[in-house]
This record gives sequence, structure tokens and C-alpha cells, in this order.
Amino acid sequence: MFHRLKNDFRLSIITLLGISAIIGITPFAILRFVEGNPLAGFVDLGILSGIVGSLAYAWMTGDTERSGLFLAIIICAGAVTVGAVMGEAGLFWIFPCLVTTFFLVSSRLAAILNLLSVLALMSIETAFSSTVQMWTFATTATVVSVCAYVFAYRNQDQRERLEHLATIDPLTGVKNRRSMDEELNAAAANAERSGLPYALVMLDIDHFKKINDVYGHGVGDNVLTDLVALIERNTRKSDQLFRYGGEEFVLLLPGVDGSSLQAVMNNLQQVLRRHLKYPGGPVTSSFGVALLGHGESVESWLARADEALYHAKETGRDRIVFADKNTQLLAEPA
Ligand SMILES: Nc1nc2c(ncn2[C@@H]2O[C@H](COP(=O)(O)OP(=O)(O)OP(=O)(O)O)[C@@H](O)[C@H]2O)c(=O)[nH]1
Repeated sequence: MFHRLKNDFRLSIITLLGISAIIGITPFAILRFVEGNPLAGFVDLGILSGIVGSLAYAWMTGDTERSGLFLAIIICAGAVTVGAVMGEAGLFWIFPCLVTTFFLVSSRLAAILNLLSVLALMSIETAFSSTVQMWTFATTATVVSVCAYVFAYRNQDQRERLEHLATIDPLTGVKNRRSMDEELNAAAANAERSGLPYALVMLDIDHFKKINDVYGHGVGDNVLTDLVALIERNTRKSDQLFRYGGEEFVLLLPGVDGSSLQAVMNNLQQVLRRHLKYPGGPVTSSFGVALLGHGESVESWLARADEALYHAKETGRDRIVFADKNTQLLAEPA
């Protein structure tokens, strides 16, 4: 539970706001009934049920986009209804709602929802005691919305930047090992659900240390970026490349097995042999390839590909080694 809250920003916001709203609104709902205003009491109860429903939906399905939107609509509609039913005393509820929407949906959608809510309230004659009060309300609501918009925009921008820094390898621009773990787990879950075959390739540049030692790290870096460009140009859009560490990469190939996998690998090896170069000549690579077995864990899948790569290195480099389902190694002709 804490893991989900920590890793899913919107879920944590929905949970925090949902619980705050429940704690904040419940005493008012009770008070309305005690004071003999059942209409307002039922409005509060309706809002509370909507919030609880969105919260439960978010936790059960993980679909925080839809539940966030649902929650934003409920609180805006709720605030407008409270303003309509209670008049002046109910108007203040719109202000926390105007800020909250920016945490639940995209900034643009939040701005639209806020505008619609303020216009809806302004169209209810009984909600305001005078025209001056109505325009004062409209102005303050706009100021609050604009400030919340600027804050949410900056916040989202910074979050995206942080996410980029945490998941992308700065040298090559491909995803790093951290994102790889997530993607491999997602692939294994999808394979289990849909039966789609997945292949994993561990690729390691041969004698890379020599390139660095003789020509310097700058040349080594260029070889790494050239390798990534070549692989990306010669694989499908659905394939994903990750930097596993140093001069080692992992390529995740969905939807290939058997002979098509062999063809993909042979083509990739040829492309790299032909086009990957450093000032001292061509650069070769070794490959360990493993198909995801039925019910196999990601750890075992990676270990088999790693073992196959080790075998490729041990048996002369510049080779593709396929690991079969039972972790026995099948050396392919280079
Ligand atoms: N230029 C550059 N070098 C790196 C980077 N990351 C790791 N390396 C170097 O990669 C080299 C890896 O060397 P080894 O693990 O001995 O592998 P190798 O020389 O390729 O030998 P084999 O894999 O056995 O063929 C080391 O010299 C690291 O310093 C990087 O980002 N840029």
C-alpha cells in the first residue's frame, strides 16, 4: 500500500484529497440534518459517496486518470450545488475546489472545469446578495485559479524533468536499468495475460576497454551513442533498448520467437559488424538471447540471457548465443 502511494503521484493526491474531503464534509453533512436542512444534507451525502467511489475505483483499478477526473467533476458539481442550495454561506467551498482540480486532472482540463463551475454559480441568481458580490466572487475565483494553474504547471514540468533524469541514461538517451526493471516486469505480466512471446537480448561490445584505453573515453562514448543509433534504426518501434551498465545493453523484443528471432538477431549482428566503427577499425559485439518461458520470473529470464552472453564471450566473442527454455545453451553459427 505504501509502495503504491510512494510511486503513484496521482493516487497519493487522490487518496489525500479524498480522505481530507471525507473528514471535512462528514461533520457538515451531519450538521445539515441536525439543523433541519435535509436537502443540503443529502447534497453532502451525494458528494461524499462520489468521493468514496472515486477513491475505491482508483485503488481497485489503478486508473487514476479516470478517477481523478471523476473526483474533480464531483467536487466542482458539489461546490456549485452547495452554493446554489446554501447561498452566500456555501460559496466559500468553491475556493478549495478551484485549487484541488489542478492536482486531479491536467492543468488545461482543471482550468476548463473551474471556469464552468464559476460560470454555473454566477448564473444562479439566488447565490449572491448583490451584483458587486457576484463580480468580487468571479474576480477572486479567477485569481485563485490562475495562481493554481501557474503552480500546477511548474510542478508538472519539474516532475517530468525529475522523471526524465531518473529513468534516462544521459549519454545515450535510452532508458536506464531502473526503467528496464519496470518494463521487464510489465512485459512478463503481459506475456502471462496475452500469451505474446517476448525475447530479451543482452548485448555487450567486445574489447571496449581497449577502445577507451587507446583512443580515450570520448571515442568510447561515441561508439556507445553510435551503437544505440544503429540499434534504434534497425529495430521496430515496439522494441525497447536499455543501458544495463557500462558497454552492456538490453534489448526487449515483443512478439518474436523461433526463426523470426534468429532473423532479427542475424540482421542486427550484420548491421553492427558493418557500421559500428572506431578509428582502429570495426567494433564487434556479443549477444545472449533468451525467450521468456511460461511463468518464468524476470530474474531467471535475465540470468539466462546473461549466461548466454557469457557463453558468447567465452567462445570467441562477436557471436549470438541463444539460451533455450531450460537454460541449456544453444550456440548458433556466427
Ligand atoms: N567511454 C566510456 N566507457 C565506459 C563507460 N562505461 C563503462 N565504460 C568502460 O567500459 C569498459 C568495459 O570493460 P570490460 O568490462 O573489461 O569489457 P571489454 O573490454 O569490453 O571486454 P569484453 O566485454 O570481455 O569483450 C571499461 O573500461 C569501462 O571504463 C562510458 O559511459 N563511456
